[in-house]
Amino acid sequence: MSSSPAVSGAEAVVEMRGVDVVRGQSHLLRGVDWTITPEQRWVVLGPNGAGKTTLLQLAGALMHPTRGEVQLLGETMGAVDVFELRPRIGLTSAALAQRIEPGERTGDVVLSAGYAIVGRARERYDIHDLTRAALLMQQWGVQSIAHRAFGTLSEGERKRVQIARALMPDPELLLLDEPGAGLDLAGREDLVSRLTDLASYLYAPAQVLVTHHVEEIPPGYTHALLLREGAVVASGPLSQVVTAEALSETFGLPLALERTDGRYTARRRT
Ligand SMILES: Nc1ncnc2c1ncn2[C@@H]1O[C@H](COP(=O)(O)OP(=O)(O)OP(=O)(O)O)[C@@H](O)[C@H]1O
Repeated sequence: MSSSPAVSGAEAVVEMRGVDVVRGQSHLLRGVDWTITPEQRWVVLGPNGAGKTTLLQLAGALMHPTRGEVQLLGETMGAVDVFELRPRIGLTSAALAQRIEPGERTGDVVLSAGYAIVGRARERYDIHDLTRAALLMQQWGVQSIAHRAFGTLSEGERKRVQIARALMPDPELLLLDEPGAGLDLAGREDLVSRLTDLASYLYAPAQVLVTHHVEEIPPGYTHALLLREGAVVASGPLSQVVTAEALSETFGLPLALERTDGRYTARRRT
């Protein structure tokens, strides 16, 4: 993997302007403006119920805004066939993982992503598909379990398989909704180091990582968006946005923040 991020100045992959998402009396998102360019790697932080998954569903072309404009990969939501757009966006989430049959062969979970299906049906895969799937499984450390049923994997293995699957169609945008959830310390550190590698890869897609924990921010991530009650508290370059003050406001309690070797830790300020 090359160590320099892609060239900047390209067209935005995500452009949101004045976005509201309203369900009944609830404002899930309010007045969100967000621009992501191809070389950027974003972390989205916020407490439970802040609207992070809703924001990712908008960015994944899985939802339309109630008000405002969402442009994805140069196309305006509402004026584009979302079924053409979705294969250009890689997404991992707990909801998607639940749709994978426990008996599905792990190698097929990755391979079948090129056809936007879960599980291998009667598709014919060419040598490029097979080579790419093998390479991704190697990169994500799951090649030795390719023959195993997905339902027999550990949580960490499942998370890595899902990311390999999301990368299979060579997406222009990768959205990771809480990939660190449920991992033990070693699993989390392994994930952070693999995401750090991916962040620095020249040809990697733009990336968005949703998390509750600053400890999961991979070094090499460039930007952050902090959400609270559906509204953006702060957004911009990581080092300017991830501060004790902004995090305290986002999570609603006084926090002390430390940064060592590009990694963050946070704790309650006493
Ligand atoms: N269809 C809906 N109707 C009403 N409220 C909804 C609906 N979908 C989600 N919500 C609410 O919107 C808020 C934001 O939900 P969302 O899942 O986006 O938050 P989140 O930041 O991802 O939360 P978590 O960190 O707990 O996963 C929550 O309070 C949720 O209960």
